[in-house]
Amino acid sequence: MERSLTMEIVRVTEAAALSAARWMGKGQKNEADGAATEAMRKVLGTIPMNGKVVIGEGEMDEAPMLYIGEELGTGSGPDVDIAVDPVEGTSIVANGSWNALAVIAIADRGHLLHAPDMYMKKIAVGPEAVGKIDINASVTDNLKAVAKAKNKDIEEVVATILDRPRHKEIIDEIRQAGARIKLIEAGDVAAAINTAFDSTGVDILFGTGGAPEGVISAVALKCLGGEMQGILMPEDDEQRERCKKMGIEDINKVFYMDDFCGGDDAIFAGTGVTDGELLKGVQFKGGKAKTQTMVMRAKSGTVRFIEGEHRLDLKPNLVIE
Ligand SMILES: O=P(O)(O)OC[C@H]1O[C@](O)(COP(=O)(O)O)[C@@H](O)[C@@H]1O
Repeated sequence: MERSLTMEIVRVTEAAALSAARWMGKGQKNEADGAATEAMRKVLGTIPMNGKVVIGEGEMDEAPMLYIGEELGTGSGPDVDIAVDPVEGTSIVANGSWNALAVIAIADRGHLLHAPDMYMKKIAVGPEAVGKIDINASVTDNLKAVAKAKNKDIEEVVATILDRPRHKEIIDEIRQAGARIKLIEAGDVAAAINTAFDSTGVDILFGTGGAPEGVISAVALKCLGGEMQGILMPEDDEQRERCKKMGIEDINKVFYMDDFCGGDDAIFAGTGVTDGELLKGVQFKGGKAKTQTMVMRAKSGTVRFIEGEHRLDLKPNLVIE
């Protein structure tokens, strides 16, 4: 992939975040998602690539924009797979709470897992604990392994997990083991990324969330030198059938980093919609807006934090060609 794509895609998540942030706290998650989707698609159309959406807003018959299989880009440039989530954490935006992001992940064509829209059990850590976790081991064993890898006492380890009744057992076991917990309302992509930064105070992600979000998280962690593992959690016969059609015979198959994203290259960008541990959300003032974006590339391992200041009168449609 061209190196220049790294900077190009910042415009994509910035536009989505700027659009979604208008809806912060308004209790209308679909409107936030719709505005971000439209903006993201518009800007994607200006990027020099032959992009194909593999993770997007849904199947063609249910999503008019950014549907799976949609081809995007100017048509001149590399053939790439695109995974997008214009608003990762729509309910977060609706509530005006923490860690909603606009995110995109890009890899060479054929290199991203076409994850079905169903739940996935996940475990994720930052670089220091790579190779030490095992999704099939107990929560306690994983906490011990992370503590050892990070030279911490288990009481100093912080696990993050979606606050859901389905996670009661995991939460009980984390507490039993003596580790601490950061429960999150939504947004496990931000939570997975946070495990790679000491400043966030989070060491490991546990729990079940969306499989598409799992792929996007894995690309981010690939760029950061972290690790994620996942197991699909189909909930009914129809979902089990979808797994079979994807060629997944063993429903307990563990997806490792190379399964989520093959090859040595991938790019990830995420712009804060609402405030989070790593990125501030969009701030509007006097016809201007400020954004914070993280953009990174697996091949070079470069991680950049980019502040944008946007003159909204000069880009009413959020697209500068
Ligand atoms: O809310 P559920 O059903 O537990 O699903 C969790 C998944 O939803 C998310 O919180 C995203 O929510 P949105 O669909 O509202 O953007 C993901 O981060 C997470 O993987």
